[in-house]
Amino acid sequence: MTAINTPAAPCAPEDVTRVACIGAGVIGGGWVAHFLARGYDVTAWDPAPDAELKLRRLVDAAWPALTQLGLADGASRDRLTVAATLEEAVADAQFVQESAPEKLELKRDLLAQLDAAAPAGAVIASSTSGYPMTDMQTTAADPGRLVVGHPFNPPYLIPLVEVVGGERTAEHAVNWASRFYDVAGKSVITMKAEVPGFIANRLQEALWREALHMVANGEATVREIDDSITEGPGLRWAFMGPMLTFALAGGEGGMAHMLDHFGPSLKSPWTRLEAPELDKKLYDAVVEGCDEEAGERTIADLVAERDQGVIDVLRATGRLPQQRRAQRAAQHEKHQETA
Ligand SMILES: NC(=O)C1=CN([C@@H]2O[C@H](COP(=O)(O)OP(=O)(O)OC[C@H]3O[C@@H](n4cnc5c(N)ncnc54)[C@H](O)[C@@H]3O)[C@@H](O)[C@H]2O)C=CC1
Ligand SMILES: C[N+](C)(C)CC(=O)CC(=O)[O-]
Repeated sequence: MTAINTPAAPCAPEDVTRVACIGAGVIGGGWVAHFLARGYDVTAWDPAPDAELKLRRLVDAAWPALTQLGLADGASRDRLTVAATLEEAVADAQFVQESAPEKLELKRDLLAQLDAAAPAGAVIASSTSGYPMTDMQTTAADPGRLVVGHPFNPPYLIPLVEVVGGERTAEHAVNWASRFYDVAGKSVITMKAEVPGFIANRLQEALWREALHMVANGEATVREIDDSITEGPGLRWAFMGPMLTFALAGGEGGMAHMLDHFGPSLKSPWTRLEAPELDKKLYDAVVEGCDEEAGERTIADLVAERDQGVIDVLRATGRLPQQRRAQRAAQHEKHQETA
């Protein structure tokens, strides 16, 4: 990262009360729900004519889950304003989250527009799933305040956000964004290096590519692929990542034995990491497989099922916001006693 002379943010991350969300689809709407539940005033803007209706529906659908998680003091759906223009949406924002479609030119232009309209120094984060900020910040007058803040769907339930700057992002903007997300109840990974797809999507895409190859070759059905994860490794991954999980596969010898034992199989042709051609046959097989697996359940049914599932897993593994707060308080108390 080069040193950039970008102004300081208008306030400390802890003092933010007003957030702007630009683009209010699946992810932008999810961010709106998250920030409202954490007690912020949120202003949203989206150019689609029916955007406000869809956004308020999404927030209403998410609210029962958010209530279960525990709302911050003063949190209310009434604190959402839908602005008529982008300029109005960000005019007095202390932080901006951009969640527009994943198109590079669109993101470049939009980030430059947001930079021109937002208060000087206010950090602007993009939800992009994979573009490096270096490629998106090319036309903004102050690229120093532009960062990636990559969420996971739905942002109101999945804690992780990956934060990374581009070559022209100021280091203080990356640090500010990381601290802000932390204060706003997210679990933050601040990346030192720009990697297309960041960390988690690089991993997810590898898995997805392999799944598509298996469907394309008739080696597994969509349902078998899903069951192989939910009935298998997915159960472990909810609380222990793939590295530590595999260390246990080495028994008392841990990861060293695992590598000695199974390392050679890395060279055997288990994976086909070139992306498969998304031809009509594969496309239809994947779409039809998902429809068949969903059965009578609508998207709204599946969203409710997923939300409850995530909450149950978070609760069972001690990671609900209130559980984390209690753990932090207990750790603090222990630390005070031993100091
Ligand atoms: N869907 C997902 O699972 C995830 C998506 N993302 C990222 O979030 C961003 C948004 O994706 P989704 O919410 O899935 O897409 P979406 O299609 O659900 O929503 C995009 C919204 O942007 C609006 N829009 C169109 N042109 C715009 C403009 N010029 N300025 C502002 N808004 C505009 C659309 O009207 C739409 O409401 C993308 O960068 C995507 O890569 C990140 C994590 C997960
Ligand atoms: C499918 N996706 C690449 C847009 C997914 C993400 O970016 C993160 C997620 O929610 O898994």
